[in-house]
Amino acid sequence: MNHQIKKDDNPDLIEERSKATFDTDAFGAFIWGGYNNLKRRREIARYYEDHKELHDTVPIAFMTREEKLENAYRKASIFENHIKKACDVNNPEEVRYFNWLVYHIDGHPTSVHSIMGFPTIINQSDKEQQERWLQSGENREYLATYAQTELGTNIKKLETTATYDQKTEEFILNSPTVTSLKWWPGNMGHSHNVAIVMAQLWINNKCYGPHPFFVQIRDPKTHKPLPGITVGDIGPKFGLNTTDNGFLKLDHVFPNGTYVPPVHDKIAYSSMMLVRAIITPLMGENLCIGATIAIRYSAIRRQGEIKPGDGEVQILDYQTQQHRLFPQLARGIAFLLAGRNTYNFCNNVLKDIKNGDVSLLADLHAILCGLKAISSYQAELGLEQCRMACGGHGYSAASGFPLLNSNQFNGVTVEGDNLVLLLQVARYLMKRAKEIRYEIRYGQQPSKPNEIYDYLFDDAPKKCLIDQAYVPNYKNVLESFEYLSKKLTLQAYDKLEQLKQRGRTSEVAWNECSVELCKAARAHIRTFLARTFINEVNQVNGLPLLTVLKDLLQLYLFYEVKECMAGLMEDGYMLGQQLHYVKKNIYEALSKIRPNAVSIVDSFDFTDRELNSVLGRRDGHVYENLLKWAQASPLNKHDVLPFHHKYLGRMMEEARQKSRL
Ligand SMILES: CC/C=C\C/C=C\C/C=C\C/C=C\C=C\C(=O)SCCNC(=O)CCNC(=O)[C@H](O)C(C)(C)COP(=O)(O)OP(=O)(O)OC[C@H]1O[C@@H](n2cnc3c(N)ncnc32)[C@H](O)[C@@H]1OP(=O)(O)O
Ligand SMILES: Cc1cc2nc3c(=O)[nH]c(=O)nc-3n(C[C@H](O)[C@H](O)[C@H](O)COP(=O)(O)OP(=O)(O)OC[C@H]3O[C@@H](n4cnc5c(N)ncnc54)[C@H](O)[C@@H]3O)c2cc1C
Repeated sequence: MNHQIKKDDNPDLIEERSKATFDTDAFGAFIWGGYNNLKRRREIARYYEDHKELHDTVPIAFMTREEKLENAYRKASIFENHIKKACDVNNPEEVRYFNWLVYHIDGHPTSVHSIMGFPTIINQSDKEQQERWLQSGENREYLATYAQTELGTNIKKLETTATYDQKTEEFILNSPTVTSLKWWPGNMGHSHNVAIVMAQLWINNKCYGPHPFFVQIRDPKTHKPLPGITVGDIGPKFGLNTTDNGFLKLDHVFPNGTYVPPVHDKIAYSSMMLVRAIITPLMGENLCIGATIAIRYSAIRRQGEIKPGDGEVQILDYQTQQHRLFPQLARGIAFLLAGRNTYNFCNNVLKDIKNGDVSLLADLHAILCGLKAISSYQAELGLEQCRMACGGHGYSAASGFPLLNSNQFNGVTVEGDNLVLLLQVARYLMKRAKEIRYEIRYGQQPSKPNEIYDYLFDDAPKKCLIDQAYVPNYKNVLESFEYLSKKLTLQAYDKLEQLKQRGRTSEVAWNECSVELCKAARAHIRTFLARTFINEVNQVNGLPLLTVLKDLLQLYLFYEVKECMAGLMEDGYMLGQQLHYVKKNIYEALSKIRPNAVSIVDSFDFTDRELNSVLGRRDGHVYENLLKWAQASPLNKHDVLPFHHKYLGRMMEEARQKSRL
């Protein structure tokens, strides 16, 4: 049953919704982690709808950059009054959802304090520092950005220095070169007044590597930059234009403090892990938003005929449209599920770290790097497919895609460039490969079992078992991913070792293998995503929901097999006939999903505010609202633009006069 049917909606959508074979609320509860979460989302969305002061005054596509910032500043100033009424402030998901409704996708002036600056203070300060900065940070008496990236960046080689002065017992922070300027930190340009500055710590002429420093950059009262600080906005960007990403030059600035060594030398990196953990489910959500817009629009848009004379069909009936859109839906769900799992894993590990236990840090780091890289890349490609699926209207800001996709672009870069992060996964895999080769040669056990990479140690001979069974066997597909991942991992490892034996240094050999290392990393993450999706679906009770989820899982798994078929076929593991079964499974899944497609996207329960799209409106009344949207454009305030006669009008008039001569 689809709970979103309303009698005044677009008739095509009513028809689609009436065909649902499952309960959309049950699907929504699966996606958002239970019925209670779904109910809370609705209550929070209702709160947002009822409080007009939290809304944008005009669509942000019609605002200048200054107007965007002022609009977001205005909302930030009243946000605290509302959040306590709308949410359980101790529930991060509720807080995140309310933030998302209020500020939407283009950033806002308190974001980096919330996701990076303040969490760094929570997780990386000692008791004395916490007493001083925790409550005030929570109250937003100050706002802290996270200033790590420099014009030239590689964390180990950061150029900003923090030199301990024994006499005054102070640290002196300095930007010694032009490339040491901090560049990019969010909200640093104008909004925040404190920066967590990552700088190389020097004590007694010895460098202790990058460490975070709490630096007041603007006067708490006047908000003017403090002496020695040069700070500003880096200018307009592809997206996130409501965020003032900034530059910062420090000229012998003296924050006070003491040096307490961390329990692990990478603890200083933990703030990045937290954001990487947030990014994966966010990528899932973005992709599901794009798919919702494109699928709803494809259900109301009629173009062309399939059976001549039968009238124009809904474009969603074209197999090509389904093949373009439904995999995005399936991938979006896979990222949401894997993202939720690893977010919980991340919080548990961060708690362990606080108690001095860093045993799972490397495992967590690798999986977060890989998921962030794969989800942001595939979401970017997928959203572009969704945009293209909407034809010309997809190119209009009214579709929501220009804002959604241009903000998505940052996903592949922020919190570490994707390729750099994939190489971190590969580094982890190479350690496992070394254990495998070592174990086989010397009969030793691997360091510690772990369900994320246990399959790498499974030595049983492998045969591809993908067949044409009517009910697809997901385990067989998962085994194919495991086979490929292990093969690519060992191939990369063996090549690395051969190059080293031929005299290459480790670093040069690494570079010469890096394309193959990234392939191994991708294969490992594909395996993780597939396993998580299968495990989650296996826990579902209730046949109608289970059936539709299995249709999506079938599409997900076989689509991913098709994506990596070259690797599976090159050594004869998968045969041509099996590839035929893979494609058959994909086409079957597309046609099983088709009648439920609108109800599946309805189940996400995205509000029109979240979709921010005339094409994706829940009621399907697209065309009349496209006209209203266009008429609201600032250009249409005047029948004749105020500067018309000064330029074009004069030009035409002069041309007319000339031709009369
Ligand atoms: C629509 C919106 C879409 C998406 C975005 C959503 C939200 C965000 C919106 C806006 C953005 C907001 C904020 C953005 C903030 C930032 O970008 S902050 C800056 C982030 N910068 C980076 O991420 C830099 C990436 N680089 C690195 O992390 C490191 O340089 C490195 C690549 C990991 C390498 O580390 P290092 O330089 O130290 O090199 P090595 O000495 O070789 O160390 C490697 C060993 O260290 C271990 N390691 C590395 N990191 C960690 C970690 N975090 N935890 C634990 N261990 C770690 C690694 O495993 C190696 O271990 P070893 O093999 O045992 O030696
Ligand atoms: C919207 C946005 C918000 C941001 N917010 C913040 C913030 O709040 N705080 C902050 O500190 N930073 C922030 N950043 C900076 C961001 O973290 C960096 O841009 C990111 O980590 C990539 O670093 P880079 O720009 O120096 O790219 P580079 O490291 O110069 O990478 C450029 C290219 O070189 C390749 N490359 C680099 N190193 C290697 C390697 N070792 N092996 C193989 N290839 C390599 C990369 O794959 C990439 O293709 C933000 C960036 C953006 C776009």
